[in-house]
Amino acid sequence: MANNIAIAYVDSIDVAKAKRIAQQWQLDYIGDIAAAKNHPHLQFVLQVNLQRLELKKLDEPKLGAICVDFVDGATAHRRKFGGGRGQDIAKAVGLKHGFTPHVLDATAGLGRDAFVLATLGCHVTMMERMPIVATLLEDGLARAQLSTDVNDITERMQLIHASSIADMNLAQQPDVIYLDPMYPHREKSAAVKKEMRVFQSLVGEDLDADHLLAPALALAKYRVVVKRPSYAPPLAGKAPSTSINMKKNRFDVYVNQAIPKNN
Ligand SMILES: C[S@@+](CC[C@H](N)C(=O)[O-])C[C@H]1O[C@@H](n2cnc3c(N)ncnc32)[C@H](O)[C@@H]1O
Repeated sequence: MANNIAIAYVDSIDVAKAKRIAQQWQLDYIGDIAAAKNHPHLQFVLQVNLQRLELKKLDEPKLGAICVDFVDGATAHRRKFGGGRGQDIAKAVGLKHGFTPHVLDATAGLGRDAFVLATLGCHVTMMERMPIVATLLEDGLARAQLSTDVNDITERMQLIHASSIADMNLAQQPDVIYLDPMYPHREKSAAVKKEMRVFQSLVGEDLDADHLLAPALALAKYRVVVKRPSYAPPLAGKAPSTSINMKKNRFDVYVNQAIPKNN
């Protein structure tokens, strides 16, 4: 087994589900979670139980597990108290009364930003290239579909497992493309939330991120929005049309054409 990630079940009742997911996503399967100790090269294990999928970093168990939870997680809190159409991400994608864009989130990650946009009424196509992250997202979406609190929101979210550098045009032409690639983090590790530390060590740094901008500009009808840490240069060194600055991050907005006023 060459990969540093594998799938394991928690209880014997979860075996069939674990095997099915391993096959679907072509991930290594090690059986019982206790078997992880027999595979010293493994860094991460995706635990399957009947309720959910959780990703653990084996050498840092205290960091806890990553799970996509649109019903009760941090995203749910932001849905209730996040500031609606006045929040910066809404302004960045051009959400105005009467215009609710179809957004392609071409670097979907754990789907948090996508969920915020869907909460505001946008249809969001999410593209994610890492199988393990796409697996977590699909699991989060499937559980959300069972919740009457959020299923009207997640119905507007669709997942495509692909690299958006190579295959961005698998998605129908969106009004807006949203990019949030991983960027090297300067913050001391203690300041970064435990869950994010697991995610960062899983995904790495998206070193090819500059190659996202040209296909995005070629495909987006109205605009491309790039989320960057405040200290980072613009993506691909290309100056944006405008930026929205926040405390630690900013949104760089590249305008292809103005959103019609009466849209
Ligand atoms: C910083 S995370 C995005 C977080 C996301 N905005 C959220 O709210 O959860 C970046 C994600 O983009 C994915 N990614 C980077 N480049 C990609 C590409 N070319 N195609 C598809 N996914 C990509 C990475 O695998 C990672 O999961």
